[in-house]
Amino acid sequence: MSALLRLDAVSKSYAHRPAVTDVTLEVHPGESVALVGESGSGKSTLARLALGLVRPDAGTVSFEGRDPARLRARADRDVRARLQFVPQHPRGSLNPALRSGEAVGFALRAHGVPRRERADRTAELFRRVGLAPELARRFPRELSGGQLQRVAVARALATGPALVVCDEPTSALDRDTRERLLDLLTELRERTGTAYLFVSHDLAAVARFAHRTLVLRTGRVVEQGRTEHLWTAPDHPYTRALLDASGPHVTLRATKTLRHAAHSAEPNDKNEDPT
Ligand SMILES: Nc1ncnc2c1ncn2[C@@H]1O[C@H](COP(=O)(O)OP(=O)(O)OP(=O)(O)O)[C@@H](O)[C@H]1O
Repeated sequence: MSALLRLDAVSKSYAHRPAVTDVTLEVHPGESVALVGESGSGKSTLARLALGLVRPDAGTVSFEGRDPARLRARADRDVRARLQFVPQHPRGSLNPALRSGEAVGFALRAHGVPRRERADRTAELFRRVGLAPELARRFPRELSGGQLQRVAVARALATGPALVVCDEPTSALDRDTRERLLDLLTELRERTGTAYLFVSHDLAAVARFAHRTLVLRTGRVVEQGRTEHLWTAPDHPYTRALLDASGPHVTLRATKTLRHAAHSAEPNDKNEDPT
């Protein structure tokens, strides 16, 4: 199966300080790949490179065989719709003048959903991310961080994406909401083949959600492999230190989750509309 997303030997510096150095990664249809590492290890920079929001100084990035930084606003609208982003700070990415339901409606319109269907589809997306329908009438400033994060997820899922780049998608959520969101993303992956590049400090969420994990340290990959292997038998001392820093509950829970996951579906290459 060919890769949906491929970063090949990418490097990126800011003001001559390397943020990412010589990283190669692939995400295949239906696959979840996590990026973990301490703050400043280059996870968000890789996410932004994958989306074409920043350009690499060296190496190449391709999504469905195209350079995402070169996609044109109109002509490549369909490709853009298949590559979606759930940012770390959604408040900054949502238009403050649009009600949250309108933000999702705009994404549906861009996806060619007729006007008469948009309200129902928006309500359905709100329901699926666990937001009360009346919140669709609120402006971003009237929503909490967790609610905004779920609006950002609803908007990303509206276009039936092939790949969603999620930067800390669960960071502002309480435990129950986080579990529900991960269930939704998993269900979508299994039903439609949506793939994820998943940046997270939350190693329990990574253990539950990611097929493969790359461990980053100061912009370089120190270890990568199947999450199950990394979590139960890490080779690199840095990976062990990250796991230890997350506390024994993460490893215990991860091991249980992974045992369960080992019996569930592997990535597939179906690609239906999620809504
Ligand atoms: N726009 C920028 N300008 C200058 N330096 C930057 C910029 N973005 C990131 N950096 C630097 O690049 C390095 C990697 O940052 P990055 O945000 O990719 O790490 P991260 O692992 O996502 O961190 P966090 O977990 O805190 O979000 C850091 O040293 C950071 O200070």
